[in-house]
Amino acid sequence: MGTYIDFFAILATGALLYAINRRRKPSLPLPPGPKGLPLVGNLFQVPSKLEWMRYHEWSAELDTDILHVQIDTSFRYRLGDFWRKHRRLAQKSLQLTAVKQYRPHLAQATRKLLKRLLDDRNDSNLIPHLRQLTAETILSVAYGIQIQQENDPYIKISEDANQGAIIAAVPGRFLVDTIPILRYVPAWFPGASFKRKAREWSKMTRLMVEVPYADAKGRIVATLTIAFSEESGNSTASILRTSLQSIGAGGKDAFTEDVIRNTLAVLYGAGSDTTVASMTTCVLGLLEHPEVLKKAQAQIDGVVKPGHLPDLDDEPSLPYITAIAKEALRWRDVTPIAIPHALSTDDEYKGYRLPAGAIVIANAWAMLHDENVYANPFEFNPDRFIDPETGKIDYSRARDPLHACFGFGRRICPGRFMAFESLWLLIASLITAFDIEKAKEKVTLPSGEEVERTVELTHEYTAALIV
Ligand code: HEM
Repeated sequence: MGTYIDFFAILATGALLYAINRRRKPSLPLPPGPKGLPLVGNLFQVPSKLEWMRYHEWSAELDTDILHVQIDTSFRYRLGDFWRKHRRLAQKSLQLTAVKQYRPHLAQATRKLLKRLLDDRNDSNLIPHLRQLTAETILSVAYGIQIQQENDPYIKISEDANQGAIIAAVPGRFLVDTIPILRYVPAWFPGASFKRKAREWSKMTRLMVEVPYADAKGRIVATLTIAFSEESGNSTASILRTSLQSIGAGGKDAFTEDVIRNTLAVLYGAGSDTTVASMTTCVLGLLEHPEVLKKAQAQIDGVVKPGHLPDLDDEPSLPYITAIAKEALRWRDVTPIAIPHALSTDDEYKGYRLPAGAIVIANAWAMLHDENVYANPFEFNPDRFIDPETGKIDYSRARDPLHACFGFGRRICPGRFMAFESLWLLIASLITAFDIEKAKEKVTLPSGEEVERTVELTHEYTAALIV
């Protein structure tokens, strides 16, 4: 049986959940929370889906911005020095100034996407194209690898490993999650499929960590060349190249190859689904709001020369595109409760005790849908960020969603600058080259007459792109 852990949530502005350890500071009370049952606490009151909404309701009922929820869990994970180095490498390699050197990679991948869409105009399923775009961007930034437009082996390796990780990460998926002693049964034992699967997934993860790294390193070392390949005309700058150069130069900030290899492998898993989700959300918003699309296209027409595509240097002149990207990140935020963190020392908030070891969850969803900050928060409305007088971005009207959509504190998403630039460039390019409309389908009426009608949106929505 796991330890009983008390969780807290800050909800009016966010949410915090954390676990109590034994060293209590008796002087201060714990934050308020919903009444639970003996032994199981609030375990059965927290839904397994959309739990951030429940936290938000409790917060409103108890009129508090910090909430304490008691849940039984045995899950704990400590971030040691080894992992800290990975985080430092990711943050350093993807900071704003570093990301600027990868803009040619983003532009190249986005232009290839436009070409694929043009070649394949009857295919209304945008999502596989967006997956290809983000895979291409991340693999080229991480390793300098130029991937194939179809059936790329590096994407396959990364996707296989990712799928295994996603399945394994769902708590309670396997019986061993509930009965830990099962981990000692042999792999051939009936019911021990988790062991065979774990072996398979661990092999896939090893491939993902080792194969792109070894291939790209081999190429970098073989060419011993500068950061620009004349042959392809594309920048070959990559995080791997910079990191290896730093080892070669014997810099005191150099990371070991182990750390470099693991960090690069993590970027795909952390950055691909999240970026695709924000892009699809944005297309959904534009499908539902043709007036926003028209306004954005008008701004682009006034700034970008005919026959050209916008690039990231145009961002200051295209505030409405920025507003659309920010609204997409806010409207259907990809990570509503980000990743739980654990407190390493005792803390205090508004006179409440937050004990060391507590698990803290910030309710980003509540922050990004707070109607005191964002009027009509469930509406897709990029204009909320625009000053109507100047047409410029004005975050005093509605707070920049970046304060909550990429996590918090030292472990804030290191890929946030690249994610934002990828999203911005995708939207600007897509709406320069295409109109985006709901797909049409032919249906036969009971009278036998054949008519064309708009496909209404479901969660499996489709889009049609019109040149
Ligand atoms: C719209 C796209 C993205 C969203 C919404 C997003 C969101 C997040 C969030 C909420 C976290 C957890 C932060 C925390 O613990 O407080 C995170 C962590 C992380 N993200 Fe992102 N992310 C996105 C794109 C990316 C991209 C493109 C990359 C890299 C290429 C990336 C790499 C990472 C890594 C490595 C971590 C783990 C950081 C750590 O634990 O120290 N993310 N992301």
